[in-house]
Amino acid sequence: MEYSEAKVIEEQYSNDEEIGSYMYFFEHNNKKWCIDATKESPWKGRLINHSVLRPNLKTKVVEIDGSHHLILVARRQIAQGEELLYDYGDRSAETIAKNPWLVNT
Ligand SMILES: C[S@@+](CC[C@H](N)C(=O)[O-])C[C@H]1O[C@@H](n2cnc3c(N)ncnc32)[C@H](O)[C@@H]1O
Repeated sequence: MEYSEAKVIEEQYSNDEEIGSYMYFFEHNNKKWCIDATKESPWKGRLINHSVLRPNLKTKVVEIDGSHHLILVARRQIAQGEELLYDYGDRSAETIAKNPWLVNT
């Protein structure tokens, strides 16, 4: 979804302590976008945790048939049974204050 729409929804989520951070913000072609994976779905990507210190995946935007998609790519060889982790990327002071694990895991 577009950034402006996502920021409104993010604000609504922030009023509910039961809702975690399942929104991923990214840029593509100089425009800001967001994937909101908050609602339960069959997509497994929404279950992957964050790490800035030891991520083994990274996000990448790919164009398929004229539309863009966010995919996760291995940064290195990943052993069977190893937890998949990527950097959620959010470094805003407000988000870090609520989710200190963004900078220390
Ligand atoms: C996209 S979900 C990841 C899947 C989630 N752990 C689950 O079981 O549904 C993001 C949420 O997982 C938790 N999370 C992800 N990475 C974390 C980390 N490194 N340390 C603590 N909590 C984390 C936070 O509650 C965050 O809001």
